[in-house]
Amino acid sequence: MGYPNGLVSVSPGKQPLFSFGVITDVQYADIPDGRSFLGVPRYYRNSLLVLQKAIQNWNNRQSISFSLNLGDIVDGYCPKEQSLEAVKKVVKEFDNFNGRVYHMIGNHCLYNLPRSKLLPLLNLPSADCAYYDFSPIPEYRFVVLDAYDISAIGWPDDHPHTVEAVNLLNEKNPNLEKNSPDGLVGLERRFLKFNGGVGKDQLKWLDKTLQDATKSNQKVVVCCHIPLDPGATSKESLLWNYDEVMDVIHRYDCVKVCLGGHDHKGGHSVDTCGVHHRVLEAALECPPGTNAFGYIDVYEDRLSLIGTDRMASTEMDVYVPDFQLAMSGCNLKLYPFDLIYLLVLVMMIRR
Ligand SMILES: Nc1ccn([C@@H]2O[C@H](COP(=O)(O)O)[C@@H](O)[C@H]2O)c(=O)n1
Ligand SMILES: O=P(O)(O)OC[C@H](O)CO
Repeated sequence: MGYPNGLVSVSPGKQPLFSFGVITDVQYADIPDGRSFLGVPRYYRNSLLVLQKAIQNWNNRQSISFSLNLGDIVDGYCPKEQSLEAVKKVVKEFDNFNGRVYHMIGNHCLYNLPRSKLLPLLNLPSADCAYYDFSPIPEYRFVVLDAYDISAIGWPDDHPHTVEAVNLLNEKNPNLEKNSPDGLVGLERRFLKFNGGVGKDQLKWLDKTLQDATKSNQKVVVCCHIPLDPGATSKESLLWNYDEVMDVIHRYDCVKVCLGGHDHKGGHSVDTCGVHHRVLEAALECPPGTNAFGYIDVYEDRLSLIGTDRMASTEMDVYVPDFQLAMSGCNLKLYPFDLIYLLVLVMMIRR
């Protein structure tokens, strides 16, 4: 079977367990085209057409059981008196999908509306909490993280999470303009105001959720607007405490794939524990006539992203040999075969 960008399915004929749609960084605004700070063109009105195309495509397939919006539905340049209507307009567009849409919040959503006004509009499982999990089938669980839990955007100015974020930014980023990475070196370049972090309570919840998933023998997909792996994104687009989140994830071996947005060019990496990180290409940066959306077919042994136009197709295997995990310092589970392998290795070394 051929895919739009030339990839070929490795096991034609095999039915997916389920399929879901993906899109990110729509960043709609009813304003003329513009550019990012670094000069990359942004098409604020066309992005809504990209979303409409995505929904049409998912609906036509009939096999897409739900969709993920990885965040940033409205752009920060949207005139503030239009913010509420713009958010409602994009959510209404998503509602044309014949299935459930799971939304995530992004920095641009929070430039437009405070959390107290934004969250109730997004049909989240709980109207006052932006992290949650769901199971489309008993064998799979999706964990949605709130990347702006600790953030200088969105909470009231005197909220403890704003205070924690401002203190961290002051400690880590000496620039007056806290969105500027000037002078920051290596991974420290992530300490920018347009990024955020996962707070202590959310980390505990993540740990408990992954423990539950492990007990239930579920495979897990973690979704977060801000990417979690330096290999899949630029240093300026990384979650502040990506390392703490990944430490929790690597404690278990149930997480197979992490999905993100935010870094508009997209990216893909496989970390030291075999977890795939796929940062999706932004709808906002599609010149008129092009698209960036996709759907993911979930099979027993892999997740297959079928992208359209600017969203690259990606094969993500979900099998990681236990011995490889042991060698990389990840969660260690020894099976009889691994023990024999280790025994032979020790005997060879002692010779
Ligand atoms: N190298 C950079 C990048 C960004 N900024 C600041 O961040 C703001 C948002 O950037 P966009 O890519 O979304 O346009 C931008 O307006 C700058 O204030 C920066 O200072 N240096
Ligand atoms: O959220 P934006 O549009 O400000 O973009 C953030 C950048 O991707 C970070 O490099």
